[in-house]
Amino acid sequence: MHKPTLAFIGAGNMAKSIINGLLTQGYSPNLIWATDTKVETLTSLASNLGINTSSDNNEAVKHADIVILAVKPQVMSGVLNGLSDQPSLDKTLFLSIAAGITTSSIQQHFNIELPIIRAMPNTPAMIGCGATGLYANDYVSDEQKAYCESIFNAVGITCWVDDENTLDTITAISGSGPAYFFLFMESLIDAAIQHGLSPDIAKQLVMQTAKGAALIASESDQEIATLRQNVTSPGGTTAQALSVFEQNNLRQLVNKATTAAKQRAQELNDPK
Ligand SMILES: NC(=O)C1=CN([C@@H]2O[C@H](COP(=O)(O)OP(=O)(O)OC[C@H]3O[C@@H](n4cnc5c(N)ncnc54)[C@H](OP(=O)(O)O)[C@@H]3O)[C@@H](O)[C@H]2O)C=CC1
Ligand SMILES: O=C(O)[C@@H]1CCC=N1
Repeated sequence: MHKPTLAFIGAGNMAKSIINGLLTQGYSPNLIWATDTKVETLTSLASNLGINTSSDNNEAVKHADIVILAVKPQVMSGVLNGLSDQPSLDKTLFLSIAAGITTSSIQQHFNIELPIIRAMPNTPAMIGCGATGLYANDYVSDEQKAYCESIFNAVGITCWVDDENTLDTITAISGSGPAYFFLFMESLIDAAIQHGLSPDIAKQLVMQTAKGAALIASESDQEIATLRQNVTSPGGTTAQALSVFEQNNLRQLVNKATTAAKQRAQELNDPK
């Protein structure tokens, strides 16, 4: 495949994260289109990133080999209805990053069988540190799969799943996951401030600690539980803090939160 032209439908947080990641990796801005409802977003993308923009989704789709559906799930149906009359979609690959929306929900807006990939990326794609789950329907060619994988590999790691439902789990783990870690960091900064540290020092220490812990966990051969135990001196301070987390069922709470996110993904595909 020649290097494909990409059209991002919806240029919000996630689309911008991927676009920034791609440009940093050397993807040509000429090969990227983005649409949005907000003129100021489009003006700023065109002037700051040099990509092509339009407020007309059909205009961007006309130029695209790959249409990346990056609008909120709640508006997806309207967006797809607006694209369904577009001629010559037979060569177009649709790639949706919307939480919950299934490939068959997308397909039902069109008269021809379309190759559709569902991806669940996350915002660290912005700095090349993304994690993306991918699922392809039966009409996607190996070449198209390889291409989409390369888009997300350019901004982080990828994994394919065979069962589309697994993407809802991935949504609840790595799609939403950055927000869980941010909440924990916010909580630790708040605690540090309540215990007398200045906001500046609290933030610096918490950021460096989070970064250090993530780096050790991803680079070490040891189990994460072992790394935790290495910090936890018997009879020491960490043991006291961890026992408060365990007594208050942190693990169970995280599992409950994951279930809630997954359920929401399913509801987004099937609004009552
Ligand atoms: N944020 C994240 O971390 C992740 C998000 N996702 C998925 O990515 C998708 C986008 O999420 P996110 O970027 O956070 O959302 P945003 O609201 O930031 O971005 C969506 C953009 O699409 C615009 N839009 C709305 N209607 C249309 C339309 N008809 N045509 C073109 N553009 C339109 C919105 O404009 P307006 O604001 O005016 O409505 C908005 O700028 C969602 O489906 C979400 O599930 C997936 C993984 C992670
Ligand atoms: O909150 C959401 O619905 C989207 C999907 C994963 C992250 N953000």
